[in-house]
Amino acid sequence: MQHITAPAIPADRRTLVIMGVSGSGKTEISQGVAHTLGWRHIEADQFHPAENVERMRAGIPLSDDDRIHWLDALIEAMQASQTAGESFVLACSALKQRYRDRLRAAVPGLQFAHLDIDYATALQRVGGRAGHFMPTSLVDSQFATLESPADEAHVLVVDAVQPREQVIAQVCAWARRADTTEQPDMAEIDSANLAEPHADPIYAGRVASAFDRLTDGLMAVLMGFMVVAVFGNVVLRYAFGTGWAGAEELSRLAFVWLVFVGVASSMRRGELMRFSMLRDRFPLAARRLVDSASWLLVIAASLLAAMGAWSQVGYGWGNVSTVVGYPVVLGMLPVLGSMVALAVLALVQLANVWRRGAPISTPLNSLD
Ligand SMILES: Nc1ncnc2c1ncn2[C@@H]1O[C@H](COP(=O)(O)OP(=O)(O)OP(=O)(O)O)[C@@H](O)[C@H]1O
Ligand SMILES: O=C(O)[C@H](O)[C@@H](O)[C@H](O)[C@H](O)CO
Repeated sequence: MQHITAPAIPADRRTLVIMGVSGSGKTEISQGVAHTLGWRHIEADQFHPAENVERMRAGIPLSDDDRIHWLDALIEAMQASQTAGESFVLACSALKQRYRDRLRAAVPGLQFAHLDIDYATALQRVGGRAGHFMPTSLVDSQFATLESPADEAHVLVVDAVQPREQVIAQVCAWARRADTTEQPDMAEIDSANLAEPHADPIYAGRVASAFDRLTDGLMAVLMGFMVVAVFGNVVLRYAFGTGWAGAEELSRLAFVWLVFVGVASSMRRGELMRFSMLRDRFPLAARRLVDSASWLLVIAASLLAAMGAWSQVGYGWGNVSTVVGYPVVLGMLPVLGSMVALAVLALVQLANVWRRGAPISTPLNSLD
């Protein structure tokens, strides 16, 4: 696939509000977008005065008066972020046009991505969420208050019933669009990107593609072998009263390879699990320090595991497995290889942490 470097997003288009009714996914989607674009995340719910939260908890919809101070507090937060030279994504209901206009007046060029959702889905999502102050009884009023922003300037309307990763990819593609009037052609968004929830690939380009092809191919072969070996052995045993003694030993070996090749592959794609709830609330400089410390720890842990694997290689050298007789060292090599790959990838990511502060045009944002 052709390697295209995404152009830098112009400075006047690096402010975005993710809006919509309760349950449309503002919090989650905005976090994913902020993470992907490397922008600050601001959560409007954290700016509601206690009385507003108590009202909503009690099932009383907010009035315009209730929302005015909240909107002004959001304006302050957005302007503070801009003064600090940050780009930001704000998760905010912004249900009425006049609320949006108030925000726009304070932050010229402010963009809005409306997470469009139907009533039944919103109700189901709000009802299915534990420990949140927003009761399902308020979903009606959210829809009654909502004024669609579809005809306003710098607005994207996105179908928020789609899977999260798709919604995030569409919002990011729109944020990165070349022309402010242009709506992205959703069909053109790389399906490989859509398959990666909150994915933030560690590096991209030709080496990455070769690495992906190698690891994907290896995993497919290993998986195929395991299926044939295990399933074939079961059939042989139960249908013909015979079996292949080596099947269990070899499929166990294939499993070890599969796990460690999979870890390296997921790490490259940025798909490994991470907890960023606290980290996302820090200012940019603190986030960089936390990220750097995390990646240094990952490097240290990977090298430690690689050293362990290396001593196992020494131990297994010259030994063979009991049934098939393959060199035992074959079981240690994927661990060693995978841990070295993890350490290298973490080192690249450590460098990325400091490169990401630059305009969003680094190779990390390229579309493969
Ligand atoms: N695209 C999606 N597909 C499935 N579930 C989703 C999707 N987006 C969000 N959710 C889930 O729906 C619930 C509501 O999401 P979230 O809290 O992000 O919405 P919200 O718009 O911020 O709501 P509120 O305004 O009430 O805080 C959560 O449980 C979340 O995991
Ligand atoms: O404008 C509003 O009515 C509020 O902002 C609500 O949308 C809630 O804050 C949110 O839904 C709860 O998380």
